[in-house]
Amino acid sequence: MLTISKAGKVFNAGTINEKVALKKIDLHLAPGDFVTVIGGNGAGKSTLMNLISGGLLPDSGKITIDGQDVTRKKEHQRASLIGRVFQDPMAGTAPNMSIEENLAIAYGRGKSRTLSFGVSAAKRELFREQLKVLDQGLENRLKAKVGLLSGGQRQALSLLMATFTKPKILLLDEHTAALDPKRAALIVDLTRKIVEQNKLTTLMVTHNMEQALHMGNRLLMLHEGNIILDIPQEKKQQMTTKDLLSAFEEARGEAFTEDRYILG
Ligand SMILES: Nc1ncnc2c1ncn2[C@@H]1O[C@H](COP(=O)(O)OP(=O)(O)OP(=O)(O)O)[C@@H](O)[C@H]1O
Repeated sequence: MLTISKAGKVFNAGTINEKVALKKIDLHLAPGDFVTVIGGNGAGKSTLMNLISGGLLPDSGKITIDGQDVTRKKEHQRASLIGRVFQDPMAGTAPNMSIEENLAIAYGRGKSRTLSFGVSAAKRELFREQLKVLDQGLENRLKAKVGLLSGGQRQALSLLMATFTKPKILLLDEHTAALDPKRAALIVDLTRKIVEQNKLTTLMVTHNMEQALHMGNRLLMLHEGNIILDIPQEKKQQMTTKDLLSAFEEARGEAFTEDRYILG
């Protein structure tokens, strides 16, 4: 479903500020794979997500999604293939528009060039059905402005909007990190449910080791622009966070000291 071959990204190449954000990495995700991604500050996680979404184009290598070569396609040209939820609950939705207007935009994604905020009775019924899945009572608040929702409700809505048209790849960018533990747990459950129901191929960046171990069927660890660990389901299932820290130390020969992971 997703194949990345020798894709690399260097910022400020040839200057004193040159930074190799991603070395020439290879990654293949089969349809339905749910891969969690961890790594310390500056490891290359956002760069990887941005190369897949088209927010950044690679300097080298090739990226294909569902058999289509998207390597040189800009973000809007591959938007219909990708759903994305960001850390900031404000990022995925339009606050001054109603819930149903936001959903109408998500529904129209990749379908037509014209943006129609109009909501027919049939669409409204579809939106109600989908919103019920979130279990937040939003199906009764279709005309409420999204800016009035809580952070957790906005993330739930963002998740629904990102997956409404069953994207080929779902990118989750620390999407529970800004929420309190109770709301984060709700979004985790909802993520599992939506990904499973729609059999979505998913890449989820998290700084929470428990989440990384207990969600999905594969775990990647990035370090200095490389994938240094690629742990399959069978092995991941039996690991504790302590085992994961040890695996990192073994792979790198140095301790993993970032508090947000260890305490996270
Ligand atoms: N636009 C940019 N210009 C220059 N350097 C950049 C740019 N974006 C990222 N970098 C650098 O590339 C490296 C990888 O950054 P990236 O944001 O992918 O890491 P990350 O794993 O997402 O880290 P974090 O968890 O801290 O967000 C870092 O050293 C970062 O400073």
